[in-house]
Amino acid sequence: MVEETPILEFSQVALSFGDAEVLKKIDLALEAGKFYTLLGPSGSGKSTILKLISGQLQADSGKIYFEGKVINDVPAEKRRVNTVFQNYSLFPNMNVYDNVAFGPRLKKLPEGEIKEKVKEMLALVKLAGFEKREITELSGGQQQRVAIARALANDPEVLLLDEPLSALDYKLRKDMQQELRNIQKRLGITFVFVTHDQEEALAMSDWIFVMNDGLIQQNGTPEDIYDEPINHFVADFIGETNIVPGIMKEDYLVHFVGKDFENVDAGMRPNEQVEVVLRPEDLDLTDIDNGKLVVTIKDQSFRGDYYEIVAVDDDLNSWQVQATNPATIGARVGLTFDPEDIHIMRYNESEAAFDARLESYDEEEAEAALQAARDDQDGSGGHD
Ligand SMILES: Nc1ncnc2c1ncn2[C@@H]1O[C@H](COP(=O)(O)OP(=O)(O)OP(=O)(O)O)[C@@H](O)[C@H]1O
Repeated sequence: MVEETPILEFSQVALSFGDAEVLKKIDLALEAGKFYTLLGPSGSGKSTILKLISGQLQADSGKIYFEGKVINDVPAEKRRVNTVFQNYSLFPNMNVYDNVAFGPRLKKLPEGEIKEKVKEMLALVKLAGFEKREITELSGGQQQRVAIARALANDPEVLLLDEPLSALDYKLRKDMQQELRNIQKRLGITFVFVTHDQEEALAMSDWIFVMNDGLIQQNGTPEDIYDEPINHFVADFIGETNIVPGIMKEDYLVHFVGKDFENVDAGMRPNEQVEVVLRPEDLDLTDIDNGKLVVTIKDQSFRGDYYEIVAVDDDLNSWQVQATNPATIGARVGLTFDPEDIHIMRYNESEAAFDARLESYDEEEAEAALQAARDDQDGSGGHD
């Protein structure tokens, strides 16, 4: 993706706290002017990456480059990077003007220039005219806007945002997502945004790094990550999903839940063990005769614009389906999907407990392996 010198680059960057390896030889490259998101569960190492970029933490090994130059030893205050935190970190004893003017004053810019800068930044975050307000007189959302204005008043080349919207209510959060995106586009600087909310990451980013356990599991556009998750963790973390074990018998033919299905994937070894991902919104309920699988409706809940339905097939795999119409609990119906909605992931041995890869296809052996995999994955990834 990166063609010019990246604005930021990590090469084999590792960091441990005591025995805990928090980052395990991370490589990443960020292109200037894009909106990047680090997405992952709590403790996956996202904030640690931001702190390494800002200079709050030092790497144990590996190199960090800014515009092609190693910055491992450059002190935090010399880096053209600012951070916006979840808890705003504003100075409560100063008014809005003084908070935003703080950075420019440290740089000893002329007061006239500072005034212009503060005005421009407050307009950018839609707080024009709020200069004299005390921080304690602002709502949480307004405080977060001041925090963004204060960070941007330092003219950073990279703005780091550590879960900046987590404390806001749902509606405000949605609005701020759009506004942050607009601010980033308007200024054209690089944003590195941290969140554990996959919906937020998908909605805001040009490029997402999905993290787990100190490693980048996958990186790509929101569409890449959603449509082609690379492993079980990513598929499960990015939205509701159904994951069942399968065998890629040959190009464009996959076997799961005891049947063969045409699909659009090629390039695996014959009879390679895989995991099959089917998104709830890609599944439809139909008559038994028209279904690719027969399922029994177990549960349903209304979600505003769709019904979330849980159905179980005769092998007791549980299927989540998003449907526009309600279903009848206990009814036996058909489940259908298109070949292009079947997503195939290479089987990752570290993520489930069985190790027998099937080199040649044997119906009985394959079914036994699939059953073992179902038993192993019991309770995770869309299974009952
Ligand atoms: N100063 C520290 N000393 C010891 N362990 C730390 C320190 N800072 C972070 N950790 C540990 O490093 C791991 C990664 O932390 P980090 O804050 O980067 O995760 P995160 O993905 O940002 O999670 P969260 O969303 O909860 O902030 C965690 O297990 C955390 O407990």
